[in-house]
Amino acid sequence: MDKGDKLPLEDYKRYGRQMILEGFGLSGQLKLQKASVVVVGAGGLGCPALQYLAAAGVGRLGIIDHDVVETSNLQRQILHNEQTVGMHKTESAAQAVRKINSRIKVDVITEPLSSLNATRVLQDYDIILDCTDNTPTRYLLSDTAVALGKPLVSGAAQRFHGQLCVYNLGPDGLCLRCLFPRPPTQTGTCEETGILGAVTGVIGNLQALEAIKIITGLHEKEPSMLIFSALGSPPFRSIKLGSKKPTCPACGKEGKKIGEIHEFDYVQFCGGPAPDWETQGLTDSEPGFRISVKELHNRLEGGDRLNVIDVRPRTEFGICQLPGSINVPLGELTANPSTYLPEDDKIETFIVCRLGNDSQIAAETLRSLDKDSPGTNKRTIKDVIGGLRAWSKDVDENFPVY
Ligand SMILES: Nc1ncnc2c1ncn2[C@@H]1O[C@H](COP(=O)(O)OP(=O)(O)OP(=O)(O)O)[C@@H](O)[C@H]1O
Ligand SMILES: [Zn+2]
Repeated sequence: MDKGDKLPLEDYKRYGRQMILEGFGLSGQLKLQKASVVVVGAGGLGCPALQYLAAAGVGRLGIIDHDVVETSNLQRQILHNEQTVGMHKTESAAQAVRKINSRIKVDVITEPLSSLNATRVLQDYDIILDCTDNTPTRYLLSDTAVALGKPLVSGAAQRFHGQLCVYNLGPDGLCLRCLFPRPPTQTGTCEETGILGAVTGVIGNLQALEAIKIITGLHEKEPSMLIFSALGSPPFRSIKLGSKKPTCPACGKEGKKIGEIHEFDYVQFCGGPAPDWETQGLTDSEPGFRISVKELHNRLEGGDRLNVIDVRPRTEFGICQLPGSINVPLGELTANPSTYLPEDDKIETFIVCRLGNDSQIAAETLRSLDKDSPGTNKRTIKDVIGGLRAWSKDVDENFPVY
């Protein structure tokens, strides 16, 4: 800090509460003002992170997201509101951030971050926040942070749990590939597994806090992973991670160069995208193993005796259910499948879940019982394509979507 460095007069009042903290001072506030942070993902983590970064007076914020605000986002993505449903998340978040602090610079980048644009888009910022929800983007961000030599504050949240890690901080800081050279198996999205909004709030706030510590020089620089479980006792645990691995394919001696990032197929590396039945146009019954919601509806209307099993968790079944369906959560069904087939093997069984994924596992498990017992009549066991989400779209628009 130069001796003559000063803040505008009103900022002493505005930021005074943090400036009087030991180790922060005027120099801390000036560092924040000169700093730039880019937040990738303006969702559950990005919203609280942006909120605190803006309020603390970080001079320049970049907001990257390609998605639009949906009603189902409002439960946790707290910069968005009922009026901004349908608007790009970047615009909606920027609007809210400018209301909090009109004097900081806000860049709106409404495009998906990919290996083609990552270095160009991220190179202008001092610190990168990973507030996304998918593994390919996580590896892309880690590799790019290494190539650009920038710290990456990575957050993740699902159900009641969250995780926080600072990668590539200082010359010894490790990267995501040091910890996980291969991507972990997919654990499902928040849409599939559920998320408590306040849990993303905890992790997003901590991401902002880590960034502020790095900028102001308050960070201890010892790599660790923080694990949060809202139902745990105690709820926070911290694991020391050590320093970076010399053999790491990204940050080690033979590390990735920017040119290689452009060439790398992150989606393929992480096992490719989850199948999306809608985009594949698979909305009608496949002979044999599957049934469309419309056909199931016709069968139910026709008064046939059917065995409709809903494999969602009990809590979800309590929210809404198809008439006449019984609830057998997936874990219970796969643990003891024979219990759930009707004695009369002419009664057809249809399995439904929320989005049409778990029902396929359940149907396959039940069908394998028949395979294992040759000589019995083959039962009809089908999964319902697209699950209850498709039911509310194609059969009953008054059926709840959650
Ligand atoms: N490669 C990417 N480029 C830009 N934004 C991304 C990228 N990957 C993920 N995101 C954004 O990160 C955010 C993650 O937030 P979150 O998981 O809370 O939201 P969501 O995807 O809206 O949730 P839901 O699971 O309910 O659909 C999303 O807004 C998503 O669009
Ligand atoms: Zn590494």
